[in-house]
Amino acid sequence: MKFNEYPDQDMLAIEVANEIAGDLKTHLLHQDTVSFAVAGGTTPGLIFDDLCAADIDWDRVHVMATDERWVPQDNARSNAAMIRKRLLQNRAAAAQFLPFHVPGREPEDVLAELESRVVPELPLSVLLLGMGEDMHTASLFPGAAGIEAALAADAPPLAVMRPDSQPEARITLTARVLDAAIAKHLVIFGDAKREALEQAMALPPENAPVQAVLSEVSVHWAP
Ligand SMILES: O=C(O)[C@H](O)[C@@H](O)[C@H](O)[C@H](O)COP(=O)(O)O
Repeated sequence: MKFNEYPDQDMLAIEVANEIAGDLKTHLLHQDTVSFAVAGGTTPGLIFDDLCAADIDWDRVHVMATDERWVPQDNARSNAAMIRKRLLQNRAAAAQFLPFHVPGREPEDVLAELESRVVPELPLSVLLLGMGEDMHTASLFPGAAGIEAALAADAPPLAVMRPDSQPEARITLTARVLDAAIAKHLVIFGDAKREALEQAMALPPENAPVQAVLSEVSVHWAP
């Protein structure tokens, strides 16, 4: 793990957006299309605001969320809505986006269909993760029903999680898919998350799921 510290969130956003644009460019030199999985939540917004202006072949970039809350895209909690609003703007509007939520359906019913769209994108070329203070990443929540299976080395690419702590069901890329990404970035803000990440190293992954995706990751931290 490489730990990068920045004086503030704006500086972090500029640097991480630059690094990710570089990662995407490098992969585009060798592949016709590249896959880019991005966290939802609030953390990536500032990075997306910078990244969406990057001068790269966005029409060859396939974007997906690392995880989705099972709500329609007009709901304020939709990760797809946030990604469309903050990342798929400016030059990045040319990117192709794979939404996970299917209106009117239960996540279990569309899992196989979604997996058939995700598998051709693997391994992920570039991954941007966030983390909660409870040490969840993507929608791999500590103690959630099915977490062991979602952390297993032979897990399917996607899993449905229904964490007690969350208001809705989630669909998430599983740990082995996240961990196998070629360029990996984890962004955390604030002392509480920094301490949580330090603690996560000493805990079993089912109690600290972020631990399962940390191999060769670049961690980016700002207060
Ligand atoms: O949909 C989600 O909630 C995420 O993808 C999740 O894993 C997120 O990255 C963390 O919960 C951090 O969330 P914040 O960035 O909002 O602190």
